[in-house]
Amino acid sequence: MVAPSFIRARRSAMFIPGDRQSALRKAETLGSDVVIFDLEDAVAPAAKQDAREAVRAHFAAAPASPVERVIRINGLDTPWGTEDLLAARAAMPDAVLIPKVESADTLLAVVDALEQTDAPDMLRLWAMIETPGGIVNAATIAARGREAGVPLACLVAGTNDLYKATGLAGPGARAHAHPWLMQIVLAARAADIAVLDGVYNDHRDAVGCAAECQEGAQMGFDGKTLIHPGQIGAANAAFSPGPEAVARARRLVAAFAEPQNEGRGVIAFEGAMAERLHLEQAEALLARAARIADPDRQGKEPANADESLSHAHGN
Ligand SMILES: CC(C)(COP(=O)(O)OP(=O)(O)OC[C@H]1O[C@@H](n2cnc3c(N)ncnc32)[C@H](O)[C@@H]1OP(=O)(O)O)[C@@H](O)C(=O)NCCC(=O)NCCSC(=O)C[C@H](O)C(=O)O
Ligand SMILES: [Mg+2]
Repeated sequence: MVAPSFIRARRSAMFIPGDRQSALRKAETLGSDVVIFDLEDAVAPAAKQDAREAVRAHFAAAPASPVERVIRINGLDTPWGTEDLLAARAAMPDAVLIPKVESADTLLAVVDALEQTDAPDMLRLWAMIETPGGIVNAATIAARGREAGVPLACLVAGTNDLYKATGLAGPGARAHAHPWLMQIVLAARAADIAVLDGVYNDHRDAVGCAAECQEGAQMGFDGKTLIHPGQIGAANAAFSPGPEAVARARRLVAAFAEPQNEGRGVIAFEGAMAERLHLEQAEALLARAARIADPDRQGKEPANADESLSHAHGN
């Protein structure tokens, strides 16, 4: 499958605490593909109401944005979740991010709650996978989340909560978590939805952040969640096809188009075997590069949710 050129890039998804009222507007201008307005863990209990109101006011004042906008609500099993969901429903972001999703039932509960509102048009949902139960059930969550009525578009790894819940600690924690992260990637790919890596907490460590962005790209994530504007450049670079990869993809497409290769399933290309699946990968990479180079395309989402979620890769 070749990636349609309208699929949004989600290389960088920056969290901003919802109660940082004065910074909300600026956050959308700093170069990340996605801004996630957080009502959950970045907001203290006493500030939940203010954060909800600040995000609501921000969306009312600026109904459109050049970036994809996501609101992370508190879980429906908390004292704030239902109010958050109603506020998000009114704001109409591109998606609502549900924290600590442990089973598809969590998503179905959100859908039920939305259906009880007087304007139940379905919002896209994103799901944080950040608990042991969420990892164990990731494939079912992603698969059932794509069934009719649950418009799940993206899984997001929550490494802080995952480390907390499992006891993983120390400098080697991420290496130990690799199998779990790959389970999230695999679950998303099997369901043909997007998947984002967890945050890098040390926002003053540019080298470490860049290395983790590169690693996330190699692991198959579409992008990385971020906590600070200083991390956006590293994520955008790591999750964009590089110039050498683009040049090679163009040569591969040209090679398959040569008359002597017409109809062939496999060719020798620059000393290695290239099959038609590699051609599709090269075409997907070129489509992604074109999309990133032309930010106007970011806004062109099709009406058909299935099309917009359709996915292909070619880093
Ligand atoms: C980490 C921070 C608390 C650091 O804040 P601060 O010390 O104020 O940063 P700076 O002084 O370097 O800020 C410089 C300017 O940049 C703006 N800024 C900072 N962070 C953001 C941001 N996230 N979005 C937009 N703008 C930002 C400042 O306002 C300064 O601007 P100016 O005054 O105009 O110069 C802080 O960065 C922060 O709060 N980050 C986000 C934290 C957050 O949202 N956490 C929740 C998500 S992480 C998570 O929970 C993932 C998952 O659930 C898991 O379990 O892992
Ligand atoms: Mg979390």
